[in-house]
Amino acid sequence: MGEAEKEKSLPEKKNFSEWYNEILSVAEIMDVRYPVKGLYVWFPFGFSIRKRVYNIMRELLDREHQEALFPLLIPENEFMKEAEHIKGFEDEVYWVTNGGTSPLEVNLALRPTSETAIYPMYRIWVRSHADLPMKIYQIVNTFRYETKHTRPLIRLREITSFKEAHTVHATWEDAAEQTEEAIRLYKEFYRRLAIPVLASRRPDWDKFPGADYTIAVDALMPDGRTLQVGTAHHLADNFAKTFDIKYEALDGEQVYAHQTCYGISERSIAALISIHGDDKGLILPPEIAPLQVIIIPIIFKNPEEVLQTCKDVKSRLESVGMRVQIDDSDKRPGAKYYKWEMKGVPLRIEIGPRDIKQKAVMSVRRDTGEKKNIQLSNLERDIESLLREIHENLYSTANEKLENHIFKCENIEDICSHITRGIAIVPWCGDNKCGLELEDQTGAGILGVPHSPKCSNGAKCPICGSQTQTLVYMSKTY
Ligand SMILES: Nc1ncnc2c1ncn2[C@@H]1O[C@H](COS(=O)(=O)NC(=O)[C@@H](N)CS)[C@@H](O)[C@H]1O
Ligand SMILES: [Zn+2]
Repeated sequence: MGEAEKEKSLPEKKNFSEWYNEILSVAEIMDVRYPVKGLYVWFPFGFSIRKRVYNIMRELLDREHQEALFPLLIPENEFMKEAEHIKGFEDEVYWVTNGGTSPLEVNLALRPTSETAIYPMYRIWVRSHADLPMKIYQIVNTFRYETKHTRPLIRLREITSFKEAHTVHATWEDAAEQTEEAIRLYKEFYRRLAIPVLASRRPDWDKFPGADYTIAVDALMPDGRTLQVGTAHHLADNFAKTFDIKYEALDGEQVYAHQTCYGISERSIAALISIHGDDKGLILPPEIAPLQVIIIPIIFKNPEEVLQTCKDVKSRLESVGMRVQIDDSDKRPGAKYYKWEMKGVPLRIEIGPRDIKQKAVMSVRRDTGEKKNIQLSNLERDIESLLREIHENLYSTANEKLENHIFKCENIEDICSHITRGIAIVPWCGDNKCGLELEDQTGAGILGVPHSPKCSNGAKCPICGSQTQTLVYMSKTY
């Protein structure tokens, strides 16, 4: 075992849970040693990935939304207003009860999500139909006293990267269209992270408290379970009635507004790490990689010439906007390869005396390991197309894996025999009793009716046997 291997070794990815925990520290994503359960520290490298991921989210949202910022603390009287909503968060909310040594007049909730912080302000802001549609988002930390098993990036008590959009519309239909737009935006967002997602309409018992319906996007994780990586909720006028958000319609009438809200969190980064990584570590899609190209000088006789060529290549690639570094440390090449592969750098360039003689460099892809000689004369163009190829390959590989792990199932034992490996697509009569029974008998969750519904040519509900056209996705979930 050379010097490189002495570093903490990573379990094989097939032991996904151990691999996931190890990669977060070895690749310096998150430090899980913070002394409060469910709260974790972003290492600078991990934070740089987060910054790029959320820059993409802002780019997409800023097309039609405005970013704002609302307070973290919510007065108890506002928080307790929406019975249905609170019932959803009553047992997850943290309370601030003191200011210094004196008890507060009014207890303050730490936002678990911000409806009850934002909507009292919307009541003041929304006056007339001319103010609509209103499309505002914020990217903040939120707090949920999760009682289930907490997990870095997946189930936190402080959600550090909670993007929540809250929109206001004149009609139910406008809000329905916005809910569709939210799902389109999430699919585009995840496509930019090379992550394929399934969109489903959650069953009624699993929708957001206070919503008419919820559409969620789920990603398939390497252990065959799905991770809910985004949700969009049609809130109808439920919150408008509670918070008195009305607008003056064209005919002068005061009308309750209709609303949506849609959120993602750092689960997007959990999916990114988990879906694209391998036994050697992270594999980062180039667009969000803090470092896109690592240059390794292969030095024999004449170090100056090699190092100078490395610097020339670095500045040429930086001049076309790439994030490049030269690893001229005194580690052996093997140790360098190990380190940068662990950090998921999408492309390595090796430069030695032989390459210089051929006026070329050797590129090595992190996703496939494929080596390719690049002529210096075509450097920028060839490296750019390699980075694009890597992105497309990451997406198509993940998409193929997802498609190969959706299993058509007719009955309970079918579901049970497939559900540990991926997603079952199952006939369901739509009756909640049957749905809950289905979940009970399989130990899996109903993700919901596919958002682009797949209809069966008359299959039978596995519980009651009645004919149905409806198919639903089911899976074990995080
Ligand atoms: N404890 C948690 N840790 C990490 N991510 C979470 C946690 N709870 C929820 N999320 C993520 O946050 C997304 C939005 O949360 S939510 O409860 O479904 N929806 C809302 O809070 C709505 N107000 C939309 S902003 C979820 O789809 C899920 O991906
Ligand atoms: Zn049934």
